[in-house]
Amino acid sequence: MMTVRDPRFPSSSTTAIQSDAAIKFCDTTLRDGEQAPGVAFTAAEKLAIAAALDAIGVHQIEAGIPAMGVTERDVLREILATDPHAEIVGWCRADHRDVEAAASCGLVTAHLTIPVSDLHLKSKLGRDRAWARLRVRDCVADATDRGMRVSVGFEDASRADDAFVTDLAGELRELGVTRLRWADTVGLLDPVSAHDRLGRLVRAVPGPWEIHAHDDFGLATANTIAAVQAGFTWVSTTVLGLGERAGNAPIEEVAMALRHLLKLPVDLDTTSFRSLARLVSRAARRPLPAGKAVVGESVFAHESGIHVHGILRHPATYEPFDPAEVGGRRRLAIGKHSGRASVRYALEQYGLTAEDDEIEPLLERVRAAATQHKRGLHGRDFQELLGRVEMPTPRAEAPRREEQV
Ligand SMILES: CC(=O)SCCNC(=O)CCNC(=O)[C@H](O)C(C)(C)COP(=O)(O)OP(=O)(O)OC[C@H]1O[C@@H](n2cnc3c(N)ncnc32)[C@H](O)[C@@H]1OP(=O)(O)O
Ligand SMILES: O=C(O)CCC(=O)C(=O)O
Repeated sequence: MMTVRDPRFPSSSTTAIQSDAAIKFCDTTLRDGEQAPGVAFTAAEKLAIAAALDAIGVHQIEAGIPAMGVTERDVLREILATDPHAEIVGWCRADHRDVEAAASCGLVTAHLTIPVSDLHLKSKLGRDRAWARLRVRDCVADATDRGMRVSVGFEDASRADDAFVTDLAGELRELGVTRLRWADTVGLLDPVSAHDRLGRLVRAVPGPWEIHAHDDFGLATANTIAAVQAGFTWVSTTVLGLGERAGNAPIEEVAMALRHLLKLPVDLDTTSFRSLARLVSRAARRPLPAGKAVVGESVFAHESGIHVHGILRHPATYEPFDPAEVGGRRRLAIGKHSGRASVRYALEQYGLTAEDDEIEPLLERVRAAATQHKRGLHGRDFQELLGRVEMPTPRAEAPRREEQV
């Protein structure tokens, strides 16, 4: 593996845009993220993740569930004591005990959730829409009377009656609710209907609206982007998409898609995305897949001959943005799919040049070795192959260091 740097991509420091119009992030790695089965952060891990999210400039951190008990409340207090720039939020049911628990940790912001689909209201809670309306209004009043800022989440909104959600949203806005969260709780939304339905909602009840998308059909990022296109100004995300079942919309995917696909300002320090991903992956005891979009180890690695040939001429041919923008680096791999340009480039790293007819036999050996090892070649593998073929004469200049795959 070798690193290629190219000045044709702007550095991330010049692309971070500060703007009032930037989409706001409410990161829920410490709440929905930790709800992923088997994930249990220690207090130290929660503090470290909160600090890292704060450092990248996340606007709100949904840091836990006060109703879970003393330990959770203690951690929430500790996070608040670090005096973060981000607003720290406690997730609550529409239940006075939850509001009390949130207030008792010194939280000034509470997020209250009310299920809005008939399925959830009837089958889960044995209740109806009228109950939901009264209950959430009552709890909002409780929290605001305590001087708290309140946002409300509509659980299972994607399976709810849009007319009911619209009416309830209008009422809650009049009660002073700061933001409304529309939750696709079981990930049933698709981007086209999301754009249609959520656009109508925003036109009926002005925001701020937040989208909370789940990834059961692999559409959480797409649906989040569609919601923003429809006029939502807040996104609910988690690092690596960690969360219930298939997870949530990953912060790293949403941020980069907003910036590069929608050309919207994103005022997060995206250069820390890779280190943030590693931190959460370790704390969650979940390996970070090599091909994970934006932050995976191999997402800026190129092996295929045609791609390396292109990248060497202009990195944008096969990269959507500069890897440095997310704390990554470009790497060229030598492997089964390498072509002459790759091998020629690799040889150059050792101060060697070669004609095509000299490269062909080497390429054959590269393919055989990669197939045998079932991986790309490390620097030492390549050097070993060089030793076994009749190699061209070294050039005068000193060899450059090669990085390993
Ligand atoms: C879609 C989501 O992600 S929602 C968030 C889900 N997150 C979690 O559940 C993680 C943390 N949860 C917990 O620690 C516990 O479930 C607690 C502390 C919240 C509640 O624990 P328990 O009192 O033992 O209740 P249990 O978990 O068995 O059942 C949930 C209770 O919440 C009630 N409930 C569920 N959602 C809501 C809501 N939005 N508003 C009001 N009450 C609700 C249910 O009716 C049930 O109450 P009941 O036992 O009086 O019928
Ligand atoms: O805050 C909310 O209402 C969303 C709760 C949630 O995590 C979900 O519905 O998936």
